[in-house]
Amino acid sequence: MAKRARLIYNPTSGREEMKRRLHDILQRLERGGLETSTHATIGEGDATLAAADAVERGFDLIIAAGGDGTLYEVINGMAEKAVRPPLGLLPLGTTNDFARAMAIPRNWEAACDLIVKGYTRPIDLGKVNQRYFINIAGGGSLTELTYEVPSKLKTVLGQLAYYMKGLEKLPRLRPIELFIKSKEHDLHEEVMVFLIANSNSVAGFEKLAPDASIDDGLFDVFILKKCNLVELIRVVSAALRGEHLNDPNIIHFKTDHIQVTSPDYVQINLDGEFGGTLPCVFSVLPSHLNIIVDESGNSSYRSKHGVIR
Ligand SMILES: Nc1ncnc2c1ncn2[C@@H]1O[C@H](COP(=O)(O)OP(=O)(O)OP(=O)(O)O)[C@@H](O)[C@H]1O
Repeated sequence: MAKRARLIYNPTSGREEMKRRLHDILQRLERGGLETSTHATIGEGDATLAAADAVERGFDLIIAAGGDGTLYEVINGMAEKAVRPPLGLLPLGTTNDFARAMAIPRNWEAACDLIVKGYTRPIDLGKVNQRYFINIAGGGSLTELTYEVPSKLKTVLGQLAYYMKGLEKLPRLRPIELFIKSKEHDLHEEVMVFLIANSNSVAGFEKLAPDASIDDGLFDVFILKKCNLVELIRVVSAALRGEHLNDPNIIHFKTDHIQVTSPDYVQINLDGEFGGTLPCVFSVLPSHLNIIVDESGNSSYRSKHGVIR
């Protein structure tokens, strides 16, 4: 019997590829034995409602088509359900950090074929207060730019829009005062930015958390201590090369539970979206979701099995 899939797509994602491709995508999935119905999101939060609805209606799998923002909303609709169907990804957004971390192809035909094959892998999710994230959580002025870049600009400029906004903001970055508590550490620091990574691929910083694994039951926590502009630029460029872990301005550790509070007003960024404000408790939900991946193609599998990337 054909499987029933629910395709939840953001028609405004990336360069609006879904609008042109929908017919071809449905045909390819259908040929592969997936009877697919669709939900086009109409605005913020809609993908969360659509995903929760798809779980309740008993679809065999859910497909999230769009960028990291759409994926974030979809997992938030699924995470609290008792039974969660596998999740396939069509990475058609401006930023697809998570799909890249899982080696899911950006090419729509290859991504559809992978979904049809249906090889799944359990992954951890991050829980923060009553929300969930799949890739990364963070706070500090640097992270705020991800939701300051207007959607129209992103459609035209893609990833470049973030870098432009980042440069514009650099001279205005201010440290925040944080209290960080975990089993491993009890810290009181002035910090520029803190990041809690679930996967190893973050906004162009593919070497940020080189040994972070999506199914190790742990977060990789990075704290960039208060520093001046020159040091900040040095650390950021070291992070781009994966050479930041021994930097004296960086605190790095692994944990499955961390509490962060601050006397300041600090916004939290979850997978690139606004995720509320501090105080927050972050915890790992181990192997909480099954993601459809290439049998031999995800990065962790490759590194574990010694295949050259
Ligand atoms: N019909 C719509 N019109 C405008 N915005 C929408 C619509 N549907 C969903 N959205 C919002 O668009 C945001 C960005 O979506 P998505 O991540 O898929 O695209 P993107 O191009 O990669 O952008 P980003 O880089 O911000 O993630 C989501 O947070 C979602 O709330």
